[in-house]
Amino acid sequence: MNHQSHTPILEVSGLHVYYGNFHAVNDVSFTVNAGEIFGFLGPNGAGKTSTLSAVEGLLKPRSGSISVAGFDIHKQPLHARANMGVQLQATSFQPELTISEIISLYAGIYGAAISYEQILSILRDIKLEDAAGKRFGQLSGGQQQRVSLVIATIHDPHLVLLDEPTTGLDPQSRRQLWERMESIREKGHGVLLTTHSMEEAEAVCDRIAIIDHGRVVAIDTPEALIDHYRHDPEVISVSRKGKITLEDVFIGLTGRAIRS
Ligand SMILES: Nc1ncnc2c1ncn2[C@@H]1O[C@H](COP(=O)(O)OP(=O)(O)OP(=O)(O)O)[C@@H](O)[C@H]1O
Repeated sequence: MNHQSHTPILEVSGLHVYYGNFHAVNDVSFTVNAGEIFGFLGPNGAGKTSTLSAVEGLLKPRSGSISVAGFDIHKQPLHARANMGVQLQATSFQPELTISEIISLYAGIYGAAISYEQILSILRDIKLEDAAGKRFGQLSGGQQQRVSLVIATIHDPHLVLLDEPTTGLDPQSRRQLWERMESIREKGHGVLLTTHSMEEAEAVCDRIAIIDHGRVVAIDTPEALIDHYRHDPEVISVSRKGKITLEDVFIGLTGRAIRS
């Protein structure tokens, strides 16, 4: 089912990020629409996390504009952030707090006060009902990912940002996470995720952007990208089984060289 409404939830335009003299993000523009899962793909060091950090307001771009649900991130930062959910890395959570304390803390930060019963019901939803009293560090990697996604979406944001959310997950946990992303999409909200998995991009992303050396080199649906580049000699030369895949297109566009 197509839930896209072409209402932009995130608009990034002409974004430039520098670290000193190093130009990490070079004129990046893209839009994530309501009801869309948008994949951000690129080799190591391409500029994906830097772009996400600028959207999150964690780093100041040299130039360019970013708006979330129509709110400019610099002119109306509180409104923009209230409409955004960010999946934090495991290291961001206070190790001495229990899972229920962490959920309650972040619900409070996002202005979405919830009762202990609601916390238990949330944990039941993600099959972690026994974890309420455990500390974050006592959970497995996959369980931590589930908790951090719950926290990112606790205030029901219009835009959810996920930086490599499925790295290291087993197939069951990865499927569950895909389903949670799809249920965010069904609500008409937008998801921006970075991933190195072409399989994941093909399975869940409505559109993807391929970024390399700080620049967007292609934006389209995975199917349209494969179709568009299937006769490209570079892409054909890297294909492995006679059938062109998204990974062939990705390597054809970004090159075979491993990044430093
Ligand atoms: N704080 C920093 N100071 C200096 N350079 C940085 C900093 N953060 C990132 N960079 C550089 O900017 C470039 C883009 O990094 P970024 O983390 O955005 O890439 P990425 O696409 O997310 O990579 P990966 O797939 O490896 O996570 C890289 O060359 C990186 O070394």
